[in-house]
Amino acid sequence: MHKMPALKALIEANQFAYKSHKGAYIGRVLTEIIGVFGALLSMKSVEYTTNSAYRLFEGQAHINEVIVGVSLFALGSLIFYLLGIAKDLLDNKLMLHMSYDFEYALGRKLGKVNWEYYENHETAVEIYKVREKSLEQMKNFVGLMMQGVYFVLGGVIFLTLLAQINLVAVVAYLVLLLFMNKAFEKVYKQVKDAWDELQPYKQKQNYFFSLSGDKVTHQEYQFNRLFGFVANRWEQLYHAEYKVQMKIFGKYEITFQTARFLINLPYIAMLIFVGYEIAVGKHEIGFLMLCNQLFNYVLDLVTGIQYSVNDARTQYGFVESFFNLLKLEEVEKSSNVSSQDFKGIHFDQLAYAYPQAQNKSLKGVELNIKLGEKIAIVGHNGSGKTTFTNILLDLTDRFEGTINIEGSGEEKIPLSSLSSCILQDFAQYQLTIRENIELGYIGKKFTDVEIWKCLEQVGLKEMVTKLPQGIDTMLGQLQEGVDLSKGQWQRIAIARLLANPEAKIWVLDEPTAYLDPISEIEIYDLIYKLAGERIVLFISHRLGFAKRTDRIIVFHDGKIVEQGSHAQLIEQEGIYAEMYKTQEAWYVA
Ligand SMILES: Nc1ncnc2c1ncn2[C@@H]1O[C@H](COP(=O)(O)OP(=O)(O)OP(=O)(O)O)[C@@H](O)[C@H]1O
Repeated sequence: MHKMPALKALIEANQFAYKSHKGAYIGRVLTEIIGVFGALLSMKSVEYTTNSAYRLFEGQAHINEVIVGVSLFALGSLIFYLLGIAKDLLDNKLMLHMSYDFEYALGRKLGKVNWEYYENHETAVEIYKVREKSLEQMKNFVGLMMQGVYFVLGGVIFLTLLAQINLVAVVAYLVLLLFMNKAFEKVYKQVKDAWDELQPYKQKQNYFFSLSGDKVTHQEYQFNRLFGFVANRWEQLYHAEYKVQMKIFGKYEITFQTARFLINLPYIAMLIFVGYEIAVGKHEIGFLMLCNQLFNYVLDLVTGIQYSVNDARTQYGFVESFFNLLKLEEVEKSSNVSSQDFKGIHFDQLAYAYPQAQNKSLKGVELNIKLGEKIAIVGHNGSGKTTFTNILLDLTDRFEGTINIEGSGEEKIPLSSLSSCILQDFAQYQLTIRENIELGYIGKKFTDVEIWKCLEQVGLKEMVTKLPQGIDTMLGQLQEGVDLSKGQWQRIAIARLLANPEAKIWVLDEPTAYLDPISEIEIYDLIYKLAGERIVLFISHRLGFAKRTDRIIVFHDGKIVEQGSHAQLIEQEGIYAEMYKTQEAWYVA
């Protein structure tokens, strides 16, 4: 992935925040600017009050001067108090808007990126990092920018105040501060590297941790008494991480505390120097009070900025990951288009390798499919069936060879708009039954009658009728809903497929894996009946159904090695015949 410097990440995070809520962002900048003048008022009023009090003591001033000084100080404090409230309110508003935009942008991107990104390690790590800490770090970056505004404006104003002291001493003081900052940079770089070292431990730990809280893995976890094993792995990772953490913590704390200590030294030296200048009559006594406050501000500012910059330096990778993810290419799936003249597809020398794979998973697939054909795709595990259908479903265009769609005329019709599918790992949406079906044909408003018809077709009408809220019953556990058996969920997935009347190709990857044998035959019959002139591709290891298809295609090692009717392939005595006979023997013997 692309690497960006920390400063760029800082600017991008602030641009993001600014776009999220311009008013709140500008408001926050204004509070910093007003804050500088508030600090100036507070410092000057303390100086003025001390001088007036001293002169009053010597009988050279009137009490009113002291009252004015104290009032100005009170005004400065009031400004600070009100600014504090304004900062909190604006921060909250800005952060809420940022969080919304962050989640939206991330959700949109993760939903729209090419399927292949999920097939490689690099993206998986980026997604993990972004979910872990990006938003928090982006918010810190906004805080850092605000500190920066205060630092720059405050720097100019405070410097003019400092200029009243011996210039050589002031320059020496500032150079010392800058020098110390520079000296620690190297150590911070090491701290950042150590943080990076920590990430893989965290990711693996979270993975092991998540195994116990997941409905799908829980049963196996309990059944195989995995707690000891998982806890052991988790513990090993925890201890390894602990060591790295302690190393980081040690370095960080030592660096930070040393910096604080050293930065205090010039502060004390400067106060002594100002004391000397007052003693020789260069300034009035109030100037010492001003300097005390001034040095405190400068010190707070420098250490605060230093703290935030260190934090940003060590953690900006989280922000970087977010913006890297946003740059990933999106695939815009076209909405369903009706293609009356679609006649078939030709695959010519189709080859494909997964992003990180050394070998190709498809190696020159040649295939013609005519409208209306019902085809079974079979083959051993890992032979390339799913990879082929993923390409057919238009999930990637990064393949070799060509795919021609016959009958689409001048207009290039995307495959995705022609197809509908049920995948091996079909989705179980924690939504209502109605919504679960409607998602099969997004954009259409279904009538109750249409939903009931889909349910009737997949044999769920009776079951749903008994539910108190019928088709509006929530499924799953996210809300107080009804959970279904795997087979019932699969029937819902089939109903979703039926909801799209425009699809010309149905891809059914193990569509009946969870159905009982009688339901399985029923559902195949139903699919056959409803498919009409569509192309239907069945991918399944259960070969009974293959007999009834027009053509069987056998994949082996990324290639089509056999094709023909059931009878022809049995006669060929190849892979299909062997697979079929083995299955047959299992049932017959
Ligand atoms: N993300 C990936 N990265 C690298 N190789 C992959 C990836 N996913 C799958 N493969 C490889 O691609 C080949 C084809 O896999 P595919 O999933 O298409 O097989 P399949 O015929 O559908 O298998 P099954 O019957 O087990 O579902 C396999 O050798 C597999 O190891």
